[in-house]
Amino acid sequence: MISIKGLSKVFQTKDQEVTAVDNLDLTIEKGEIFGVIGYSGAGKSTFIRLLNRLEDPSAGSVVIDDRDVASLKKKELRLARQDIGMIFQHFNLLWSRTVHDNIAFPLEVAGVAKKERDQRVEELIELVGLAGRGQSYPSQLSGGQKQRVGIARALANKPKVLLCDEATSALDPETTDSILDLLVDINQKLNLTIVLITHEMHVIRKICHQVAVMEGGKIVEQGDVLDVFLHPQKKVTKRFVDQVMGDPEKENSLNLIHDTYKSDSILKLHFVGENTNQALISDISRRFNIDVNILHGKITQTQKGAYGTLFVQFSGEQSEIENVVGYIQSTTVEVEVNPSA
Ligand SMILES: Nc1ncnc2c1ncn2[C@@H]1O[C@H](COP(=O)(O)OP(=O)(O)OP(=O)(O)O)[C@@H](O)[C@H]1O
Repeated sequence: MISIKGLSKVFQTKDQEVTAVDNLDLTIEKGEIFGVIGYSGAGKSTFIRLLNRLEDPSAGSVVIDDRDVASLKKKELRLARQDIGMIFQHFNLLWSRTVHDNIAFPLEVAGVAKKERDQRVEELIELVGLAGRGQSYPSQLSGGQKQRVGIARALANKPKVLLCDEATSALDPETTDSILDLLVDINQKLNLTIVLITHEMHVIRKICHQVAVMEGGKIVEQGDVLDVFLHPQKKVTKRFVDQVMGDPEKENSLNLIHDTYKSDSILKLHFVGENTNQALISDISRRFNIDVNILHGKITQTQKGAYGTLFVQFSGEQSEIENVVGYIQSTTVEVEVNPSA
């Protein structure tokens, strides 16, 4: 669906060159919700703006549905942009137009006749949950409602891709969740490909199927959201995972566990998907002659299922503990014995 090859963007400022996006290769499948996460300055905004040519690339190609956006002429680009909707952190609504007229705007630009336009706007207002608010002005709406208008407007021309530029960063946590739910709903109903950029791992965890981590203009880690949560490779990724998983793996917390339970075996269990419940623990305490004590843990939900880490302490004969470890290894739960900090 989207194929990005060798994509770079170098900004030339008065006294230096800044490589904001550095030789990216990426494939995004149709119907996927693909998240790009990174800290400020990582190059996320530049990356997403390259996808609809709000920025011209310095090198490389962005092929969306067999069309290289990077090499389109002005007129072709205007047409191609109808296939690529975008929503923004600060909504970018037209303040002197009503909700209805904001949503109608891209249809007017595309030359859609009034009757058809009005009908489409009504459908969109319904889709984003703003029924009855068509004649309101943006200033009369909450932040979440404004973003719903932004989403409806972005969908007006039935795009194939929706780009979301920090779309929930200006919203409170509850409103953020309702907008994320709406994006999932739209993704499922319309099979729409969504590419979003964010600095919040919560957004990635809640709605994305795939994630790429950006640092210094490059993608330093990428994969299925659950895999990245489970096995973050890079320091920057671990910090993002910690944002939503708390700190069970942080040095202090692990050292404390080790100091407190010096003589016992500490096991770190990774649960994924269906196994994310504690049936295993009760199973073990029934089968083996050991005492089990749950020390610390957290389970969370992602679009691809649940994921969690649990620290448990086993006391008993060494040989029996080895039997337990062997037993856990025969299941799909991953186990680490006396994990190091
Ligand atoms: N128009 C520009 N001219 C010069 N440098 C720029 C320009 N736009 C971005 N940059 C630089 O490119 C780098 C990446 O910026 P970008 O805004 O893409 O990062 P980001 O990850 O989106 O960060 P933020 O969330 O803070 O916007 C930064 O060093 C930034 O200063």
